[in-house]
Amino acid sequence: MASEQHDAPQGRQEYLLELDDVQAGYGRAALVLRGLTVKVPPASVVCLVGPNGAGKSTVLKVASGMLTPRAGSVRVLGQDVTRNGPQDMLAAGLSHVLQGHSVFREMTVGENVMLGAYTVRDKQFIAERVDFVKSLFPVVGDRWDALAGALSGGQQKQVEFARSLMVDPKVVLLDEPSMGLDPKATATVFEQVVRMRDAGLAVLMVEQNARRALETADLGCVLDLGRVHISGPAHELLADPQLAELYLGGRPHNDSAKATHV
Ligand SMILES: Nc1ncnc2c1ncn2[C@@H]1O[C@H](COP(=O)(O)OP(=O)(O)OP(=O)(O)O)[C@@H](O)[C@H]1O
Repeated sequence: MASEQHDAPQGRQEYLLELDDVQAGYGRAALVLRGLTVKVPPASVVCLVGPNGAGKSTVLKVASGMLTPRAGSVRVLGQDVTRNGPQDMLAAGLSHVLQGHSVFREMTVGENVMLGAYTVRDKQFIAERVDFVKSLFPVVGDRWDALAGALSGGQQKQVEFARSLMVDPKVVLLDEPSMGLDPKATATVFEQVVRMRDAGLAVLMVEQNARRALETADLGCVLDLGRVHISGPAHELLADPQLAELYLGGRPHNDSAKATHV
């Protein structure tokens, strides 16, 4: 069971992000999420896949405080944050890398990254975070003084990742990180997602590129009609013939494993 303490040792928490039986929608319209439960352990990548309109981005909006659920709960590092707004989520330990490209092209890479620390006053802390993101994303250190607009799309996405890590979050939400990128840049971006995971972060990722994302993720959740339809280890989802047929655009090469249909 997760601890109630935000600052409890990370190792004691089974999940860093928990959405439990969440119901959510927009205005007076019908519910989009209809009792959705997703849990993200430390040092893991959980990927949400599913058809258009299933509610994947809505899950991230609820998790990041952009949309308040009508029922259910959201916990970050064991702390109930169900009613938090986006700024409070950052303080609770969660950051959100939005869909699309958000670097300021006329600013340097370093200036873009430092925007992620604009609320922080502790210079020592900032210096340590700069060292950390430079070690995690070498291109950020190598091109620190270059204009961000001179970087490729995949490199710019890494600048966005670095900026999101400046406040030392424990949970990172990634909304379509490969959007608009060619296959080579996509591969690089997914490699960096794995590096974030290996640094201990809990990553919840939404991707259209479902097969490629599941190859990167530890766990996968297939959403349909606002609920988790199927969940399990990502490699099992990839090998599930029924899932491949329905959601991944074709049968897998190896169909020996079976995911859990819930
Ligand atoms: N701001 C909004 N206002 C009203 N309805 C919305 C809003 N955003 C999303 N929706 C609706 O909520 C439903 C789920 O949308 P969502 O973007 O979460 O799905 P998705 O699984 O991420 O889809 P896609 O793969 O197409 O991005 C859709 O019917 C969509 O039209």
